[in-house]
Amino acid sequence: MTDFSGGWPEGFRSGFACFVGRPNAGKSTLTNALVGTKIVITSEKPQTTRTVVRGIVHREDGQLVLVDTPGLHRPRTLLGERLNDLVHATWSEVDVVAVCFPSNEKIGPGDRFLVTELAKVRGTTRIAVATKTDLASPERIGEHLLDIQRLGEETGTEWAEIVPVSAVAGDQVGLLADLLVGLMPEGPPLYPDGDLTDAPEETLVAELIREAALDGVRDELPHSIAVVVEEMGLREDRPPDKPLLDIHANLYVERSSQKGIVIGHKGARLRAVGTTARAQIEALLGTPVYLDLHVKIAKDWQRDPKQLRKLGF
Ligand SMILES: Nc1nc2c(ncn2[C@@H]2O[C@H](COP(=O)(O)OP(=O)(O)OP(=O)(O)O)[C@@H](O)[C@H]2O)c(=O)[nH]1
Repeated sequence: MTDFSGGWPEGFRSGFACFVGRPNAGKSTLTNALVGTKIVITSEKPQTTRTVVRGIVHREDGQLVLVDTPGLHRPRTLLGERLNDLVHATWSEVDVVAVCFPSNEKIGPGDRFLVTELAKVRGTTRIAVATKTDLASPERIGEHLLDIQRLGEETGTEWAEIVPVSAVAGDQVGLLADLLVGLMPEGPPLYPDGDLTDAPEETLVAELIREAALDGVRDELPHSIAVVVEEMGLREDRPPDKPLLDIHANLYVERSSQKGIVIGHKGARLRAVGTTARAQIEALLGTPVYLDLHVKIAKDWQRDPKQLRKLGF
């Protein structure tokens, strides 16, 4: 813990960074490694998360606020367009965008699309991170770094740094933190010390429920589930050593056929989703949870501005 009650040290730097990259590039794992506590949900998430502070790195010499954006994708629905606008807006508001390129995979059209889009944003520093270096040979890493450099030249992107790291092996994670802090503007801490994330608990809880609900039906319903936590609070009249957190959440699907998939035969699937999500929420918040889930139909919510607003987009 750092104590800045007497003011912050001279030369202190603070600012925002976000990791971008193709699905499974290792963004969440890297965020966790930098922050040092597991907060982010690491698995493939469809592109419906809103921008959220994922973690805060507190250091003697600076503070890094890591924000997350949904993945950029070719818009087919109103939701897709809104999300892409949100991605561009986030990129222009952060100090550094770090593009992750997994070292065990070749750079592809998806990476090129992303870097080309990113090149349109002015005034943001870009760095490239070659992730998962533990999965590649030194020769391969060398080639990969050259490919990243070349991609930069072809897209008119000036990489302030190109850094190879392995979040899993812990290689160069410290160096990456040093570089990121060094690229932040001078200024006071943006968040009080000790905050690992300011993502509202409801958002994290909703994400855990969504993850559980999508498990196994991702192919059928990849973008058709939204979760809204309607109410969350400690139950009254409980002894202090036996708290119970009540959570009421709605799972929105677009059509009644999807409702059937989510609920399952005689409600079996929804019960399993509830059990999985409850265990994860309890692990996250450290409190026993009573989870009440309801499945509702919000017809074609991805195309309806009113529904989107209600769901927080
Ligand atoms: N060996 C190895 N595996 C890694 C490393 N970083 C991430 N992974 C694995 O790669 C997979 C994807 O990692 P995530 O951190 O979830 O990737 P992401 O970019 O956040 O993925 P999306 O949320 O789908 O965009 C997980 O199985 C991780 O355990 C690494 O440095 N080395």
